[in-house]
Amino acid sequence: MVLKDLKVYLIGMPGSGKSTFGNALAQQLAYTFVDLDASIEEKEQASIPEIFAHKGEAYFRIVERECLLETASLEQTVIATGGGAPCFYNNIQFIKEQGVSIFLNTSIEELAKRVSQQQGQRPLLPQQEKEELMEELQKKYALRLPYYQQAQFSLNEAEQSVEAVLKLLGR
Ligand SMILES: Nc1ncnc2c1ncn2[C@@H]1O[C@H](COP(=O)(O)OP(=O)(O)OP(=O)(O)O)[C@@H](O)[C@H]1O
Ligand SMILES: O=C(O)C1=C[C@@H](O)[C@@H](O)[C@H](O)C1
Ligand SMILES: [Mg+2]
Repeated sequence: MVLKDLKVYLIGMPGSGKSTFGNALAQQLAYTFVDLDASIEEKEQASIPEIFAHKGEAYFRIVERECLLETASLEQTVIATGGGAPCFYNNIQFIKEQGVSIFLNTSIEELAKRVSQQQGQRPLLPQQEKEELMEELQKKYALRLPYYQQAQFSLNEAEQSVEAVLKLLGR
């Protein structure tokens, strides 16, 4: 595998660990780390909840798509995408063409635990009881799985180690 221009795209549900794992992986590879949600916030000079509240989801998805397309010019970068990013337009196709795609397939139970500790930061997952949150996550997961599953690699929680990914990348 030619590593010079390599990009690694991490996809998965909110709370699956894309930002945390992405940072650790980038550090090991001596790559740059880019968080697509942060790129959107910078471009719009507004937080994600503010963009959803003032401009709506359709607008957010357009900006998300623009920020994703801008990653084409990057090299040696690990990119954490937003939870919904691969599921709109033909974003998953673009991701697969541009680099190595990895689906962090974290369990719903673990997602619920993590997301409930970060209430208020996710406009599509409003504050709710654990049971309701699990149901909501389960529904979203079912709808999104056909997109996430198109990733080149899929890692469950036990497989989500930097060492395992370095092996997949032939390092
Ligand atoms: N392997 C892990 N074990 C335990 N907790 C973790 C792990 N990875 C991430 N977390 C915690 O779970 C929460 C969500 O992680 P993170 O922000 O990396 O997920 P994300 O996929 O980037 O979410 P988002 O879609 O909101 O950007 C954070 O509080 C983080 O500290
Ligand atoms: O799951 C989603 O659709 C989202 C996840 C976040 O990463 C943000 O991109 C935004 O809150 C939307
Ligand atoms: Mg993140």
